[in-house]
Amino acid sequence: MTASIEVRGLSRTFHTTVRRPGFTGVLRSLVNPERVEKHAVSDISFDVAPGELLALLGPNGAGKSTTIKMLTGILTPTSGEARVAGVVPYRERERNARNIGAVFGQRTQLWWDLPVRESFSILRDIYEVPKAEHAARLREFDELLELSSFWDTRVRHLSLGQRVRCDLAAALLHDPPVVFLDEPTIGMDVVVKEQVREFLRYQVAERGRTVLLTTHDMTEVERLAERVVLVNHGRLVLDGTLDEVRRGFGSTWQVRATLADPHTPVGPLPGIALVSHDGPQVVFGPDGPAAPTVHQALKLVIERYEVTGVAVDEADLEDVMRAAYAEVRAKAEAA
Ligand SMILES: Nc1ncnc2c1ncn2[C@@H]1O[C@H](COP(=O)(O)OP(=O)(O)OP(=O)(O)O)[C@@H](O)[C@H]1O
Repeated sequence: MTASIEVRGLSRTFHTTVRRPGFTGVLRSLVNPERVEKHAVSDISFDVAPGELLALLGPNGAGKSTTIKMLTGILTPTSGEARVAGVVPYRERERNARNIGAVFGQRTQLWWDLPVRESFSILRDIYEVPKAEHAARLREFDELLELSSFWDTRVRHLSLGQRVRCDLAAALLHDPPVVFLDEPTIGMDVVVKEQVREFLRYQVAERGRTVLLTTHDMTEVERLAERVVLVNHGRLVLDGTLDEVRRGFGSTWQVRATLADPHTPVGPLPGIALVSHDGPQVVFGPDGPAAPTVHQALKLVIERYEVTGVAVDEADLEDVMRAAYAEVRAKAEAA
């Protein structure tokens, strides 16, 4: 299976000039500018399979938006290569634009002074979408995103949640196989966030779209992504499933069981430590880096012991990512 998005050794360096302080500093900067290099993205490689939703994560300034800008053809890499649906985005911008949809939560791509529906019509003409197809797609988007109550409103008068829902519809009107979403639900209320997530799940599961998403919202990651790529200081530090992220950064879990017979002898299981044992109450936890996931552990415990009750606790992804960011920051500082 060919990947929908292929990224190989992608790097992007920015050159900026430093402003010296004070009046003489400004004059010196004009005469003799001090140039500095910023390695925003350094040697990143990953693939996204067709119909997969991958979350690109990392702290502020990690290089996520720069990566997305290279994949959408807005920026040219300093070195390395990328292909999106078989096209090199920064070499064939127009061809790439037909294959992708992009939403940048902080900015709109709609015409500010036009009613939304007119923006949709302009996009239909640009992408040469047949009228019937366009109408059917708008109906589908309206069912999922409830757009029709405000799509005759000028974009400048929409609320943030309404505007981003319209941006999402606009990005998908030409039926692109690959979608880039840079913090799409930033600033939305919980109800609208959930509606947008539902829409995205539908686009991946039913329409088979490939999605690359950046977000700082870990609930979003848990609800939408199976795999994540974590970047820090422009470098890829982890590419794996959510379970691998949890395990990689020492996420803890506990399986608490009540034994049917309190006299049953209990002990550790493969990758599972016995944390405490008090009468019928037994608590298990992960043992080492090869520990199973909490779900696997639960299965192993109830297969091995006859229990009358069982409960699980797991650190939430927010805590795991905080630990992950702290660890990668400490490693970068030590290097
Ligand atoms: N045009 C530019 N010129 C100079 N430096 C830039 C430019 N664009 C980005 N950078 C720098 O590159 C680094 C990566 O920025 P980027 O916007 O990709 O981060 P990010 O992971 O998307 O961050 P956030 O989560 O805050 O949006 C930052 O240090 C940023 O200041």
